[in-house]
Amino acid sequence: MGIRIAVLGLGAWGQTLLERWGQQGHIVTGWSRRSGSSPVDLLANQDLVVSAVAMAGVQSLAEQLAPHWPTGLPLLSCSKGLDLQLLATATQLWSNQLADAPLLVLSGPNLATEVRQGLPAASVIAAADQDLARRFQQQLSDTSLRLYTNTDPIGTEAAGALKNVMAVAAGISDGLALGANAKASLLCRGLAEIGVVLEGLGGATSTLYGLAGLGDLLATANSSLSRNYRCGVLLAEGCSEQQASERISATVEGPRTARAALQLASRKGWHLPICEQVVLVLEGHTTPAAAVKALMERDLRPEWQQA
Ligand SMILES: NC(=O)C1=CN([C@@H]2O[C@H](COP(=O)(O)OP(=O)(O)OC[C@H]3O[C@@H](n4cnc5c(N)ncnc54)[C@H](O)[C@@H]3O)[C@@H](O)[C@H]2O)C=CC1
Ligand SMILES: O=C(CO)COP(=O)(O)O
Repeated sequence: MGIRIAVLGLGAWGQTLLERWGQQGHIVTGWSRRSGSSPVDLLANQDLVVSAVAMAGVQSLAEQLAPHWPTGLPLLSCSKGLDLQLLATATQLWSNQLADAPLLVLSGPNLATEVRQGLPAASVIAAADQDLARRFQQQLSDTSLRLYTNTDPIGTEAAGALKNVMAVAAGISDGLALGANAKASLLCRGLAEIGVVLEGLGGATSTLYGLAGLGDLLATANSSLSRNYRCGVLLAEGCSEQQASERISATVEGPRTARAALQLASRKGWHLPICEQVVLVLEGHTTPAAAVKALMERDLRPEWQQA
């Protein structure tokens, strides 16, 4: 039986989800900031609100909607990143504004172009309340988008945010033609670095090795459909961050997330060497080749002590 779903943000991902869930027989409505209407108008008589706006738009949208949020209406957040001002994930921003709303996260290896073509994919629907996650798993899964539940929304979000930084780094590696060994080494050390943030924010280690962690890292860091990966390739070709962003001309969350992660790291004493080099490259303080050299010349250490 269909449910009523409002999708906020009709970019590549929001539009894909709206179409998919519409085809499943749900009653879907969408809002985009270009529509000229107010998102508040969509809140009445819904079973689920889905936020698929870029991270940069989450805080203002949450503030705008909070005074009008119907009691008990669940929100499913799809934004992958860390807010650069508040150094927080999307559901941390939402929960500050909507203290009582049931919150869920959708994240996994889900390049919108492939999902839109109906190619098979899996993803994670995460909520602290397992029954809530199960309910929407049943309602939103279909034979080409298979949803798994987990009870670690913060770990799921941390993984989805940080893999974008590693995708930028992977694009740099491929753009410099460093080969398969370099790429595999980078992704493994990148996974360990994602784990530092994920565990530091209170997420579960198992999430790191699941769809939202390793799964999304593999998809994003190996596909030219990924905007973050393409950003890395362009940086390796000599583009500045601004030039890369203009060439891609769509949301690229990795650069802001890398900067936010470094600010968090300096407060919390984390070591994030790949994030650090990505930011140095983005800001033009080092070259992609020098960043690789700096990573290779770090002090030698055990594999699993600290990233
Ligand atoms: N494209 C993909 O394959 C996937 C994207 N995501 C995540 O979904 C989110 C949206 O990504 P896409 O739809 O791909 O990006 P997009 O660039 O195609 O669209 C971004 C959407 O966010 C809205 N937006 C941007 N800034 C805003 C602001 N300040 N206020 C209100 N709305 C604003 C835009 O109007 C647009 O609707 C991102 O966090 C992304 O990481 C998640 C899974 C897959
Ligand atoms: O999150 C994504 C796939 O899971 C999309 O990645 P990009 O934002 O790099 O395009």
